[in-house]
Amino acid sequence: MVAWRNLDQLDAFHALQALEDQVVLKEVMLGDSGKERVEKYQVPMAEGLVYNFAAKKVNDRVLATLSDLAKEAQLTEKFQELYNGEIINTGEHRRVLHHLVRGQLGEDVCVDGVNKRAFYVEQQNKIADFAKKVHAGEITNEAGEKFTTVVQIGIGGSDLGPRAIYIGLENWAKKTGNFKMEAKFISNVDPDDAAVVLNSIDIAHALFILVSKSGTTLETLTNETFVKNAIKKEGLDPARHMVAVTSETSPLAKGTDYITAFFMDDYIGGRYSVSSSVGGAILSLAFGPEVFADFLAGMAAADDTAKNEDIFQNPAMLDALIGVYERNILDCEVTAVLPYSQAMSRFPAHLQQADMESNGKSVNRFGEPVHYKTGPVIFGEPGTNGQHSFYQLLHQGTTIVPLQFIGFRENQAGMDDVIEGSTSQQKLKANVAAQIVAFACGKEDQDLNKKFEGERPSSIIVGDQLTPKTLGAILAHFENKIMFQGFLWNVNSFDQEGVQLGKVLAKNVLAGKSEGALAAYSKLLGI
Ligand SMILES: O=P(O)(O)OC[C@H]1O[C@](O)(CO)[C@@H](O)[C@@H]1O
Repeated sequence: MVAWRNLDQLDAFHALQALEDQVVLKEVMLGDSGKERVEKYQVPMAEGLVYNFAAKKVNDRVLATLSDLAKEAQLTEKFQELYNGEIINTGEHRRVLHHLVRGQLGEDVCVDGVNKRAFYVEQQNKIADFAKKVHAGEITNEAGEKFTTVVQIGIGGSDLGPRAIYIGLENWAKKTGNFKMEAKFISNVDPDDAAVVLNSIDIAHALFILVSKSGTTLETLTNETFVKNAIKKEGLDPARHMVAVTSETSPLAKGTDYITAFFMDDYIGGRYSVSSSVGGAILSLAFGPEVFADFLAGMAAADDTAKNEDIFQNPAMLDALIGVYERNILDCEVTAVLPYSQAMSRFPAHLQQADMESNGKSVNRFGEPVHYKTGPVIFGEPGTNGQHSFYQLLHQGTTIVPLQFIGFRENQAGMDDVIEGSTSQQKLKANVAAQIVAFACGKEDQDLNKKFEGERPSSIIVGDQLTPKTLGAILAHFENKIMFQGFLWNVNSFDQEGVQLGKVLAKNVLAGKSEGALAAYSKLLGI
């Protein structure tokens, strides 16, 4: 049995607080010691990726204490309990099974006589079969013509992950001959979101995927009707243009006006659902089921490394521990995710939900207040765009923001030119290397306005190229990092009560039941 204890009840945490090691990055990262540190402070990840943490404010003593903390917090045992199907989501009294969607890490998990791994694989096979039939023109619109576009209607976890992964692989798929159908996404209840998408597609040849795990989300159900009305206006039958992805227990599961339905279940949290039917349907239609299978294989490989007890063979655990060190010892409030890859432009937005909805908690898993900081604020943009936007504050502002860079040796599209002595990809890579050193080491100047203090910590994940497997491995790395941090903070990372209050108040407004400030704001907004 594992012991679920608060971070401040752990001896290793107090040992960490007592350490007087102040790693000065501009000392350790300059000259030969910097070279040695970059070579030494890195660990292999799945799919040939590397996690390099040389520019983090850690040394061997801090790392040894973090390793003690991992053991005392029983991170490996807790992960084991999770993938073996224990009720880890205490708030909703649910299992947490997103790892099982992409591979069998431990024991069989059976619920009400159903083997859950078999259920997830069955849904994957059903989606693969459907996608192949759509691509082959065996499933068509009412005129017997092929669907050319697929549009996902969903929000939060039913949008962000699938959208980030679609954008992440679109160019790779076009280059490698795996591009089957263009995908679009409607999420916001702002009518302009649906309107822009509907105006940009040929509705007669569009297949819509309605995605809602609960089947009750206001935005998604509103957009479903909005889209069905648009289909009807074209003189078409919505039931011939829409499939559903939902949990078997949701109201949508009983719906009859869909071509077919694919299922997930209550054990897959929305923000962890990209590997389930939620991402499976759109990604298999856009790129083919084999590409989706490769993406899952990359995730499974990363999950496998997350089982290692040794933090130097477990990059997700190490990343999580360093993040807790920065949050609870160095007192950093924010973390930026900075992929030097345009294809990862929506990845930080997905991680915002994954991380902040998971660990943005003030009570522990037993509902008791915690007396330490939990999840940081997450934001990010792809480099080098961010450099010309918010990096000023990162370099010279009064807030120290730990940074998580991601970079690749090769680009995806294969199209590149030598311009003034270097390719664009080389320029991109030179920029990320330069930024890490600039953030860490800074620069002296008599003019304080031009002085860079340095001491801004960062890590980098490096790979050869962004592919289905490496993207899967990177996503699973972050999912597992968030999970380990939740274990360390002793919070339930798998519920999200904090989103409820706003939903209830909005319903009251729409039902004409508001008073006081709510009524005044409603009037101001012309409701
Ligand atoms: O898939 P559903 O049930 O429509 O939920 C969408 C999103 O809404 C949330 O519950 C938060 O509002 C997320 O956790 C979830 O990803």
